[in-house]
Amino acid sequence: MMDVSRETQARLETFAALLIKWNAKINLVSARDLAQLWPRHIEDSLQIAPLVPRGARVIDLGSGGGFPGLIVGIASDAEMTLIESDQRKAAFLREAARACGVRAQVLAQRIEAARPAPASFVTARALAPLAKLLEWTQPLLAPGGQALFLKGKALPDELTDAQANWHMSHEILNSRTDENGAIIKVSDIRRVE
Ligand SMILES: C[S@@+](CC[C@H](N)C(=O)[O-])C[C@H]1O[C@@H](n2cnc3c(N)ncnc32)[C@H](O)[C@@H]1O
Repeated sequence: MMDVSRETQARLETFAALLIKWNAKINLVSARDLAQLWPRHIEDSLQIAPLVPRGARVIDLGSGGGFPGLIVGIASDAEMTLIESDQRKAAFLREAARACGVRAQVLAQRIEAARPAPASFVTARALAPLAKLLEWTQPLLAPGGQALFLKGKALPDELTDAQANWHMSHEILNSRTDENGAIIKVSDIRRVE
């Protein structure tokens, strides 16, 4: 488990308890994954927190049950915009943000239609191939901003595909929670002319 303060740990436990309660009614994580909630979802998402300066503005795309968006909101005290088109999941995100003291605006909209003010960071996990993430992210990143995506073993192929249409600077970090996983940091995203 990553080192977190006692206060952060308590807020993460509040989040986990609420997610387990809501998961009985709406499918936030699969029943099989629920037993793995801490390693598979919470600790996986926590890896993003040290990459985001405290108090930064972050847009999380397709937040689902709050991964990584709410976890980053808790651990980095970031000001979050969570975009999630499923109305019931969006209701959970609002309730969990309130219960965990996260400053969050939840947009219950499709990413394509949402128009939040651009932010210094955009995050996403388990949402779409890299090329699609870049298309969604580019208009939402403030100048000099950075995207942080949690990715699986298809990342090398996704990167090759994306580079056909996008210029970018990138750095890949190994995941500490998933031996096939990686975090890709992307900046200077420009469409190939
Ligand atoms: C596979 S889930 C992953 C959720 C979470 N990021 C995680 O890692 O557990 C993808 C989520 O993105 C949402 N989603 C998919 N396409 C979207 C879109 N175009 N706009 C907004 N939300 C979208 C879905 O409703 C779903 O909750």
